[in-house]
Amino acid sequence: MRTDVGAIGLSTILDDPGGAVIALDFDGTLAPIVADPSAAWIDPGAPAALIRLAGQVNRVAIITGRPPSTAIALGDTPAGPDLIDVPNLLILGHYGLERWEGGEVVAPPHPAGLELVRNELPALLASLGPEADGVKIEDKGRAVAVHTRNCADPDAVLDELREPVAQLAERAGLVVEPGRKVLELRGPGMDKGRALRELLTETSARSVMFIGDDLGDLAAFAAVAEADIPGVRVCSGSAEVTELAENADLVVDGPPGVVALLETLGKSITSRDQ
Ligand SMILES: O=P(O)(O)OC[C@H]1O[C@H](O[C@H]2O[C@H](CO)[C@@H](O)[C@H](O)[C@H]2O)[C@H](O)[C@@H](O)[C@@H]1O
Repeated sequence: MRTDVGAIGLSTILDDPGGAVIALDFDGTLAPIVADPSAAWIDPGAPAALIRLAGQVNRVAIITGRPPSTAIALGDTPAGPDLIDVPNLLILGHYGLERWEGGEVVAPPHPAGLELVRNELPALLASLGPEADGVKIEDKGRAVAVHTRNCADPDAVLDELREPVAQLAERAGLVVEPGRKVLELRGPGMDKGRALRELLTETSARSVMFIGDDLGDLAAFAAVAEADIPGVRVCSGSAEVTELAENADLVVDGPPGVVALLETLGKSITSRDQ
């Protein structure tokens, strides 16, 4: 553990697991980053580790930019158990706008401005010329993501897109969520920080651990730091995003490191019970 506050957070979780909320991002945290967003399957060891923790802590939650249904679909593993098998699982999808619990989804209407984005985005991308070859539009229903990972120079194309995408988002009444080789146009008024704060209040949490890897997770890190309960900010480390590691109490080595941490946490809680 890199920080004293993180050490206090972890010991509080171990001493009083029934008061702990364990919240996690999906892509880059529970699932490895891959070229095709529709093939970002969960680490096969993650569901079993989460199942154990779900029986020990107050609440296990996934807070993700994905629609909850996509997280559930990508949460299938070759030999099971799967993400959907985690008891009492809560998924706050679309950065907290869609709440999934036991298969039921509660969400506001889709933002009207998305139609403008769907109409204008193809021409905007075409205007970039051949350097934009490989750009992929991911339509998530209530948000649209523009991915550059498969371009010859993903960072250059992302930089080229920032201003026109920001202008399009503004005209559509949307906000831009930047991430790993992606710019997402989505509805305003929610982020992972607000989603996590509301979850901590709802659960009367006495401690919290949040694990993430991308820029959108910084808001949740801030929520942990500002909460009046002990907390641990864990970064699923990568060479692509350094901002999160700079603000983390603990850095682990990508999704396999996250799964190892979850397993160790579950075993430690069990051994204290005996
Ligand atoms: O909040 P998250 O669960 O981290 O979701 C954020 C975005 O993740 C996905 O994109 C990222 O993962 C892809 C698959 O590994 C990768 O190809 C892409 O480059 C990454 O940005 C997802 O496709 C987005 O919709 C999410 O918003």
